Amino acid sequence: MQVHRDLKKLPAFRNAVITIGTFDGVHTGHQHILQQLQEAAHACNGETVIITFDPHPREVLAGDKTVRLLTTLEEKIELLAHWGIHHLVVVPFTREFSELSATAYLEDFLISTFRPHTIIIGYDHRFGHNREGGLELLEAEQEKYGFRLLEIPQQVIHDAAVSSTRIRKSLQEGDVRLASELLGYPYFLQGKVVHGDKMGRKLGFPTANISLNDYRKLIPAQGVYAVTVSVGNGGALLQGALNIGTRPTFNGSELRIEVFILDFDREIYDAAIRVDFLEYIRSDRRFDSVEALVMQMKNDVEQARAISSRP
Ligand SMILES: Cc1cc2nc3c(=O)[nH]c(=O)nc-3n(C[C@H](O)[C@H](O)[C@H](O)COP(=O)(O)O)c2cc1C
Ligand SMILES: Nc1ncnc2c1ncn2[C@@H]1O[C@H](COP(=O)(O)OP(=O)(O)O)[C@@H](O)[C@H]1O
Repeated sequence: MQVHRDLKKLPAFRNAVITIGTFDGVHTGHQHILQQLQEAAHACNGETVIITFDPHPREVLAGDKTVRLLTTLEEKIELLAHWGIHHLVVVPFTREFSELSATAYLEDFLISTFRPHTIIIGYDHRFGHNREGGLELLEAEQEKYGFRLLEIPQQVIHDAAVSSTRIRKSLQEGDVRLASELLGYPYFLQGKVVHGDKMGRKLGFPTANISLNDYRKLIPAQGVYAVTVSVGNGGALLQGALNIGTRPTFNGSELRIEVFILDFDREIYDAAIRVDFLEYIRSDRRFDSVEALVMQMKNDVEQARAISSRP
């Protein structure tokens, strides 16, 4: 997949089959669009082109520093590349860009830049200033510019639409199983191993503290989870018991993400680490004694082992 970040340096696309969106999470609904994109490109011997925006429009428009994302741009690139897409065009999203009227966006940006053979969009796609443009405008302009228009209906799982918002909500509630189902893969976090308070080893459970690579990434609900872990680039898949919480037993206040890696004994400070969420085990709580916490952690570890050993 070629990634283009400069609109002035785009190649001439052959029969561009395009779609537009933020694609946060590259979830099963998005994956359905990607499939349609490939089928349409195949039929006209064209190239698949995804147009996305960075930063996330809400971050720019609402000045919203609390926007939490399912995927960073780098993660999105990696996920999309797996789908065999030819071109990803990353449009720098600015306030000025957001103020283009729907017609200007369509004619002066989309059509003049990409000369699309086919435009594929989700049923609820909106564009242009104040989201004033949609399917109706594309339909009205179709003949004039000679592109084909394909509308993707709502993908339905469990009788509710797959959406990035629904996935965010499920993660915020700790339901990582539902999130996996909607995403089509387990939700993951990536970061670097940093120093903690050096208490873990004393408890018999050294825990790698994770500092996230991107503060915008959504952190699932506080609690204990079964995860798989990989350390370093392309490291083997390990089993882990992960805690997201403030360590109330030790009167902590700051949110920490830490993982005990099963059957593992290595110093990995500063290493890159990735955790994939398999299942929620329990909520995070205050224990009356360190012994009680350690007993519970032993139990958590065995549960994590059982969960990640399932075929
Ligand atoms: C699987 C697991 C479950 C945990 N559950 C709790 C908990 O319920 N309450 C709590 O106060 N701390 C919990 N912790 C955090 C421990 O208190 C923490 O690992 C310990 O304080 C070591 O921290 P350190 O790595 O900064 O030294 C848990 C940690 C792990 C790995
Ligand atoms: N099984 C393991 N799981 C997690 N980290 C481990 C493990 N074995 C060794 N380590 C190392 O020990 C460190 C965690 O020990 P800990 O005493 O909790 O210190 P800290 O408070 O700095 O996290 C990890 O960062 C890692 O380098």
